[in-house]
Amino acid sequence: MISEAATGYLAGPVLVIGTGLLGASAALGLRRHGLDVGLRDASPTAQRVAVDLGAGHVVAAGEGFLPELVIVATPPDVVAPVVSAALREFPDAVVIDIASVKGSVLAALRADEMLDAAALARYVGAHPMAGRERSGPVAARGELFTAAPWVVVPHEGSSAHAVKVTKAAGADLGASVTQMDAAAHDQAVALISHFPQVASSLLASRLLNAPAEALALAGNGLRDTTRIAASDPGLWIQILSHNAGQLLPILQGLRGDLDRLITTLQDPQAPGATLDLAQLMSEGNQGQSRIPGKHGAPPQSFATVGVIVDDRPGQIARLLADIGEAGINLEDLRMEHSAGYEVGLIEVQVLPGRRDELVAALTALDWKVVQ
Ligand SMILES: NC(=O)C1=CN([C@@H]2O[C@H](COP(=O)(O)OP(=O)(O)OC[C@H]3O[C@@H](n4cnc5c(N)ncnc54)[C@H](O)[C@@H]3O)[C@@H](O)[C@H]2O)C=CC1
Ligand SMILES: O=C(O)C(=O)Cc1ccc(O)cc1
Repeated sequence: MISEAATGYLAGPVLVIGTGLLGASAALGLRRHGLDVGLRDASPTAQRVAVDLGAGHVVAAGEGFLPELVIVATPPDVVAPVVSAALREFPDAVVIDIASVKGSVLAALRADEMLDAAALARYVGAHPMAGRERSGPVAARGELFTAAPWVVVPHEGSSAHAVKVTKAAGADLGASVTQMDAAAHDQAVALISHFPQVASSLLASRLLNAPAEALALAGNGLRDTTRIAASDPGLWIQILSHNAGQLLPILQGLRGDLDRLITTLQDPQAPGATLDLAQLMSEGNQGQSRIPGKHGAPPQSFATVGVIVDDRPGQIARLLADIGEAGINLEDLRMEHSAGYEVGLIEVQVLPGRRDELVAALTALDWKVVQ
């Protein structure tokens, strides 16, 4: 059922091929604009779940469905043949894929003898920088793309119309539309997405034989750095192998840094060793501070206020309501709770100019504020 019909940029209909996490999320997001959304998946189960979620209706081949846009949301290995088939099945449609890698898909399409320049002109790559650790349509959310980057990746032969439709899809999904070529895109995501995934998986794999007593001490440091290690291995094997060329220099750089750290720690009292460690930690500080905040805001532009809450139902809702009633906009929020404790720490982020006001308002309401 469509809960809220609003006019968007696309006219529709739209066909989504691959109704897993990303495809079903895109379909749900576009249905909100009242668009006619068709669905197709190689897995009848994934297709049925997406239909049951209200993401659209099944479109079989040869049904006479005439999409304005086809969104291919299959795993990277099969994206190019599925895009190629869609360009041929729907000769008037713009066809985009939303795979995490762009160069390998474009190279395969360019090498495809069944596609001429006119067909290729209707293809544009796209990449929403939004996802979850879970896969499949059950995890889909219509809001998944809200405020997330939607990278439009045209090739030299993409038509202006195809680029416009690709941008319109991102805008209708509430994303922040930006444009890059395939090489720049793949290099960027190797650093900001694929490398963190590898680092997180390598880190978490070190825990395999960790004693339970050690794991029981885990706090947010370990949780933060291993969150994405829970991602779908089947998908990531494909992403990493499709972008290996861009990832390798980054991993080689990491190996150099690791070798240096190991040498330093072998004799931490040696002349220069402490300075070396200080440099390494400080370079980490500097790199981390370069990550932009919410909506691309400058990094670290918010002030943090910590509040201790009892581990009882309704406490967080009450805190948020009190912040709202104080008339202060919450920019971000995170929770820290360690096993075995009956309190948690909520860190709320607000504009620096509102910090003192928030501390005063919460203290007056008997909240335990940590300065
Ligand atoms: N999971 C994530 O966080 C993100 C994933 N992506 C990209 O989105 C794409 C889809 O990823 P997810 O939705 O996470 O995977 P998923 O595993 O949840 O969904 C993929 C769906 O494609 C279907 N499929 C496989 N081969 C097909 C074929 N030949 N024809 C039709 N359907 C086929 C599968 O049955 C499955 O339902 C991938 O290319 C991935 O790189 C992009 C951004 C984030
Ligand atoms: O969970 C996260 O932090 C992500 O960054 C998810 C994600 C995974 C794969 C992509 O291609 C894009 C985004």
